[in-house]
Amino acid sequence: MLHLTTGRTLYYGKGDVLVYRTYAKPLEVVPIPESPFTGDSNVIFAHNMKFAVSGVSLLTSFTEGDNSRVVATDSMKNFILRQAAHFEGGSTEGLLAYVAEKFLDTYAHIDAIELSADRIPYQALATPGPGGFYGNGLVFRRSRNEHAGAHMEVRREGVSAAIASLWCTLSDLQLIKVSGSSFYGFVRDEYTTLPETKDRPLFIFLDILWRYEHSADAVSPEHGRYAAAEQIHDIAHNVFYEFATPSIQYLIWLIGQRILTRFPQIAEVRFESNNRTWETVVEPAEAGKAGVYTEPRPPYGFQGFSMTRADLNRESGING
Ligand SMILES: O=c1[nH]c(=O)c2[nH]c(=O)[nH]c2[nH]1
Repeated sequence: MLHLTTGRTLYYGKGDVLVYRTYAKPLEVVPIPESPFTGDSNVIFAHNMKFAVSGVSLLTSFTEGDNSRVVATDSMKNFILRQAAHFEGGSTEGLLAYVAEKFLDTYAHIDAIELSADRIPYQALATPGPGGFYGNGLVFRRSRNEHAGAHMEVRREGVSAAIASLWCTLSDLQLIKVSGSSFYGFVRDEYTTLPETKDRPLFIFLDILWRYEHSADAVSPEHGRYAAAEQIHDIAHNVFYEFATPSIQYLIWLIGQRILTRFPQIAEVRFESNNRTWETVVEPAEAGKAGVYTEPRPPYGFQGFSMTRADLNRESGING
């Protein structure tokens, strides 16, 4: 949230700015063992953006109705759309930094900008070619699966703009592992009705957020230190596959360990998870046999956890 130096909250802006840029610079990333992802053609580089500005000179627009320094939010929307045409990079984080810096250059009375973008995912479709199927680069399918995003705060510092914070996001990942998850050993008292289970079809909704040691690695993927959201979600599903887990709490710890191991450039990872484990109607006779389940009823459980690189050197345990 944007504050003035006095501590007062002050901002205004525009949300749901839909920016459908075509033929952005292709993204290339260093592959990791958990993921076949090597990059994105960025033929469709589409985002839903949110943009808010702040500055001491805007105070009188609130306190006196003085519009003389108010850049209309409609103009902000136009600014974002026009600048998207000039953007020469290939990452969401780069787009945010570019638009924010251009805005600060253009409007000298604006002190800070908070902006975010949710990538709108489009999947390349394959058509037959010599010896196989290939993305044709023209027809895409709008994906309703998880999506990447970024949230950035940019502040004027002297004559230039500085990124004050940057969080990269993977939102709405929904993963189910049909067998190999347990939940037992929890507190049993007069309030407990949940049976212990040695094997449950664990369905989780998961948001993952990560912060780089140096934001420049996200803004400029050509440094070769970009961690793509596709790689993050591939790590999540690989770890889910690899381990029999006693809880969602421990599962996200393991996913965080792997993310921090694969990407030394990432300083911190955060998780917000939601338990959507199917309700058992007909218990399978044994793992791998037929069972019948239905949608769980609300309310739903959730977990939140953050991890830094210091957690890599620590065994999981109760200390810290
Ligand atoms: O992985 C889980 N963690 C919990 O804390 C919890 N609580 C619950 O009822 N089911 C689960 N599952």
